[in-house]
Amino acid sequence: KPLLTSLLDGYNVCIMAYGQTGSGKTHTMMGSHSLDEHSRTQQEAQTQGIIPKAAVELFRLISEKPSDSHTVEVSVMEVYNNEVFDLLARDKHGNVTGQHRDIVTTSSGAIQITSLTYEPVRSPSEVMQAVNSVQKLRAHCPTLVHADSSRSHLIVTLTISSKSPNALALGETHSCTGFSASSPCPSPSYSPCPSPRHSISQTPFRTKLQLVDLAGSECVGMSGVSGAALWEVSCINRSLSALSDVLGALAEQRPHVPYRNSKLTHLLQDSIGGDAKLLVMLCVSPTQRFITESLQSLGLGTRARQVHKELPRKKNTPLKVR
Ligand SMILES: Nc1ncnc2c1ncn2[C@@H]1O[C@H](COP(=O)(O)OP(=O)(O)OP(=O)(O)O)[C@@H](O)[C@H]1O
Repeated sequence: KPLLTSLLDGYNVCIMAYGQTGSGKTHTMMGSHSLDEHSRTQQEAQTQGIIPKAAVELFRLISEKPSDSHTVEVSVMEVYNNEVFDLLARDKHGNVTGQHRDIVTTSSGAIQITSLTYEPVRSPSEVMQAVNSVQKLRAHCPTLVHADSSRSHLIVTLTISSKSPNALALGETHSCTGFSASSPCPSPSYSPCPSPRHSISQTPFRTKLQLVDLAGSECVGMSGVSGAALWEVSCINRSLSALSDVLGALAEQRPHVPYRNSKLTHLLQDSIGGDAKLLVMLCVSPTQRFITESLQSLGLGTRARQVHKELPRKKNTPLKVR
C-alpha cells in the first residue's frame, strides 16, 4: 500500500516475485481467485494475488482524488527467450496475439517499448480482464519439478497519468496517451515539477507500476528438460543472473549498472533504477530437497536489501516528467 501511495506521488514502482520453479511466484502475483463480480467474499479476497490487490488499492487511492484527475492504462508483456512480446496486441480479427517488440532508450534516457499496446482501464476488474485474457498466450512447459511451469517473465504495467488542476478546471481533456511512460509529455503546458509531492498538486506526471511474475530459476538436473526447453532454461537463468548483477551494481553504487545485459533488466530499468521503488518477494520451497535453490534465492534477496537508493528529491530539484 505505501508503494502505491508513492506511485501517485510521482515514483515508478516495481513489485516482483522471484524464486525457483514451482515455488509459488504465479500464485503470489495472480492468486487463486480472479477478480470478478463473483469473488468478493472475504476468504476469496485473501487468496487474491498481488496484481489484483494492487489494482484494487490503486483505484481506491485514485477515487480519493478529484474526479478525472488520473487515467490508468494497462500493458502486458512477456520476456521469452530474451525477446519482448506485447501480449495485448491484436490481430486483424481483434484476437490477442503476442507480437514481438523492441526496447529503445530515448535521448532523455527513458525506456520505451515500440508500438506497445496501452489499454485504458477504469476499474480493477478491467485490469484483471486484460491480464487474464492473455494468460493462455504465456509460454508454459511441464517439467519434473512443476507440471505447468511458466517459461517467460510476465510484466503487467499500469501507467498512471495525472492531469494538472488547471487543465481540470478548464475542462481540458488532453491526456498523455500514446507517449511512453517516463518520457516528457510534449504538451507545452506540461512543465517539470519540483518535487514528488509538489507534482501531485501542480503539474501532471506519468508514472508506472510494473508487476512482474519472473520465470523460475532452475537446475536442469532437477527439472529434466531437454531440446528447445533447454534453451528456454538457459535464457531464463541468464536473465535472472543479469537481474542479480544489476542489483549487485546498485547495492555497491557502481557508476555503471549493466541494465542492457538482458532484455528483462533493460525493460525494467526505469522501475528498478534511479529513484524508483522496488519490492522483491522471494518464494522458497519448504522442502530440504531444494535447499540449494532456496539459498540462491535468499542470496538475491540479500542483494536486493542492500540496495540503497538516492535520497528523496529535494523540493527545488526539478522532477523529470514521466
Ligand atoms: N501459497 C500457496 N497456496 C496454495 N497453493 C500454492 C501456493 N503457492 C503455490 N501453490 C501452488 O503450487 C503450484 C506451483 O505454483 P506456481 O505456479 O505459482 O509456481 P511458480 O513459482 O510460478 O512456478 P514456475 O516458475 O515454474 O512457473 C501451483 O499449483 C500453485 O497453485
